[in-house]
Amino acid sequence: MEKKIITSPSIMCADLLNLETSVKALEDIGIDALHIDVIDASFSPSMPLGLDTIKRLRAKTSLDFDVHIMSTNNDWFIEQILAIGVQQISFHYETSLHADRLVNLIKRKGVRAGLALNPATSLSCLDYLLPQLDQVLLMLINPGFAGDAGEKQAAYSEQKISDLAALIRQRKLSTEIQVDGRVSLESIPHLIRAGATNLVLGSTSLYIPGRSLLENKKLLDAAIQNGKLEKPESM
Ligand SMILES: O=C(CO)[C@H](O)[C@H](O)COP(=O)(O)O
Repeated sequence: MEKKIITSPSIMCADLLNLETSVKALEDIGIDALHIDVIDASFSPSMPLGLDTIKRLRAKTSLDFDVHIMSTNNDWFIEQILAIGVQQISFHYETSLHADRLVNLIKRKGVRAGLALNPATSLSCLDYLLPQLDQVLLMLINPGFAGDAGEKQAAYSEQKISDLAALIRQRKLSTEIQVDGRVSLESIPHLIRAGATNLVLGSTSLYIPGRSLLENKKLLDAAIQNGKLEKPESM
């Protein structure tokens, strides 16, 4: 059976001054989950959203919360996010002393667990942990900032996605491959063909200025369909 491609808008790209309205608009166009970046100052200075904001947002929508923790203090942030009540938490391998323990902690609470990898981090860190993971989040840019035209996806992104997809197939797993960073309408067909199953949508897919959210969503659906064809149609 064809695997569903999950769409996860990155909430840091939405109108942060009108968050409740922005989330309602996402509910209206039909997306699968809210991708919420929790960034502390030592991982990256960008810090778009605080824990209190996420807690208040939780009370306003029943959409799934897919939280991406970018922190040097995973233990503390995971405890805080679990207390808010979310459906999926990914944290970074690069800042984890005890990744195995943290994955178990998340899963014991009935929450899906993901491991996030920076572009240059090798897939070999997944050798033993992969069967326990619900998803691997592949950062296609160095994390921290959305929409910065100065940084493009790493040149080896598609290769890394297809290497991971092969690993998942060989081991007969159903791990999701989430991709994040400049996931654009142009790149989506290629990313899906390489094996991505979950797209984090930001400034180059869902939040393109000059077009309504609904118009962008229609173009996005077309790009996803194109990705399911054997060869992408030129867009
Ligand atoms: O994790 C992120 C930044 O670290 C953002 O989710 C990501 O960058 C999405 O925005 P864009 O598509 O504009 O790159």
